[in-house]
Amino acid sequence: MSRPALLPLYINGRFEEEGARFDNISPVDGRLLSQAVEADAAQVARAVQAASDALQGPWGRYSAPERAALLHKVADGIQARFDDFVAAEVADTGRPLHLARTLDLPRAIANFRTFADLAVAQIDDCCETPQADGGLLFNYTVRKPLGVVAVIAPWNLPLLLLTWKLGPALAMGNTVVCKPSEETPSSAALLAEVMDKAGIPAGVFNLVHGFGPGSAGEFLTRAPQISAVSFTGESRTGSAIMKAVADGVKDISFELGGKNAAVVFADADFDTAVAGVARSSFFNTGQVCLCTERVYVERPIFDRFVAALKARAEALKPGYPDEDGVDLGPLVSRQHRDKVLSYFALAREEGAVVVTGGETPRFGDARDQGAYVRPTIWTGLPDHARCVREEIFGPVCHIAPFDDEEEVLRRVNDSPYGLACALWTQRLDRAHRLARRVQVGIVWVNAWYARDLRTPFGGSKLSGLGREGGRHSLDFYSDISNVCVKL
Ligand SMILES: NC(=O)c1ccc[n+]([C@@H]2O[C@H](COP(=O)([O-])OP(=O)(O)OC[C@H]3O[C@@H](n4cnc5c(N)ncnc54)[C@H](O)[C@@H]3O)[C@@H](O)[C@H]2O)c1
Ligand SMILES: O=C/C=C/C=C(\O)C(=O)O
Repeated sequence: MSRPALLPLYINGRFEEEGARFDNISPVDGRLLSQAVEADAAQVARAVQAASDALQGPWGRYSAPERAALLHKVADGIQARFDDFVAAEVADTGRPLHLARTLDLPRAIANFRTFADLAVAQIDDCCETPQADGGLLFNYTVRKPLGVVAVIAPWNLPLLLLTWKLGPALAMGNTVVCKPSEETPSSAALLAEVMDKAGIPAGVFNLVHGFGPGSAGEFLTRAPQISAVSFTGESRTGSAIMKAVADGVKDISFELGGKNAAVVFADADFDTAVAGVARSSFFNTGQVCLCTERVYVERPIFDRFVAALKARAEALKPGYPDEDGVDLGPLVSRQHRDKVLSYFALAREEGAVVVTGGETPRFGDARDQGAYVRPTIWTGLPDHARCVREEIFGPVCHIAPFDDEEEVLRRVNDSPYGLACALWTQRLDRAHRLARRVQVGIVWVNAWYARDLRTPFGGSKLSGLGREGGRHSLDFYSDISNVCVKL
């Protein structure tokens, strides 16, 4: 049997294959796709040291336009290998080909181009301060790189979320050590090839593969030379990373878990709302932090809405990534599928009415070795049920009726999370009124997951710390100081 392809580390401008290896398994059919090198503590330390040294090298003297030109070259490199990146993302996640082609890749390219251009366009504050003695103070802002940034990404949108951090971090002159999820190492390995070919100076971009606790992830967050951690993943992982960096008082930017609500009022455009909630509940097989897992529908249309959403869910086609008309890929792994299936069982124990789904599909072929589940809808659970409060991160939602604004606002806000909310109503006065009172970082009105990269992105409560996007990213990835000159 031929040896599986090996995904190397990339440290100080060199690809490294030495080290322990871990398997990369297809969630479509369970076959071995490749192996990745698991970086040990020494390799992570060397990557961090290389990043620290690179700050003092040529990269430290690059201007914003020179960094931007290089990042556009990286974007060009991704574009030139578009199909390779699509293949890598689809292999690791099992998502439909059209999803990788229309979301993951265009966003990875946009993440580099947008922040390259924003960094060049960025202007900073200054002010004059008249003094009682007739003198004048002139204050101006100086923006420097933070230093070495640890970038740790999850598996649900592997390349999109890695580059969402890499773009601004590099545009602002930092150096980075990246650790993609152990579930989805392939597209990051390709990115290292593109970075290398684009001529990123050695040590500016470093890639280590591995796991979290006791592996590359933890070694990276505990490295003394890192200045900041930009992390996307589970809330409890965020808490662990906070502990790891607390003694060093490092900067952190966290995009964490969610238990997002959709609120559908009786006056909403019914078909648009049904389509929108179906998309927000089952997009990427429910594996997006912004996905809807709680649906509240105004009572007069509740029964009709449940029936319509059921029909939408049952019309979704699970299948191979390259199958015509496929809507749903598998979950990212059998392990994650077992977690989602445990909530399917819990829902029954908690007394849910299973409107549709709640089991795995039977294909009668290799896909039965994959990690597929059916899209699932529940009703009938109380708000305190675990399935209504805990993030499941699969193609599942619970629908409950409500009678008035104050009631639904209280119920939507009764969550330890605060990431996103979608409001479906044609009464925009009501939408604006509620949007200000929902305790989340991102509100969509008659839309979902429509993105402008200049807007603040992030969550409240257990859903995150800080905001990235637009100037928020430029600020996070900068060390800002004020200079005051007496004239
Ligand atoms: N808010 C957002 O924008 C957003 C986006 C995507 C995913 N998420 C969340 O991420 C979760 C799913 O992703 P996941 O399962 O990969 O999350 P995870 O927290 O298990 O892992 C995320 C990354 O952190 C690493 N990691 C784990 N423990 C670590 C530790 N102790 N120290 C350092 N690194 C560690 C992992 O190896 C992986 O690379 C869900 O909760 C989802 O809501 C949030
Ligand atoms: O799963 C979470 C998705 C996060 C998406 C973004 O950070 C983005 O679209 O910029």
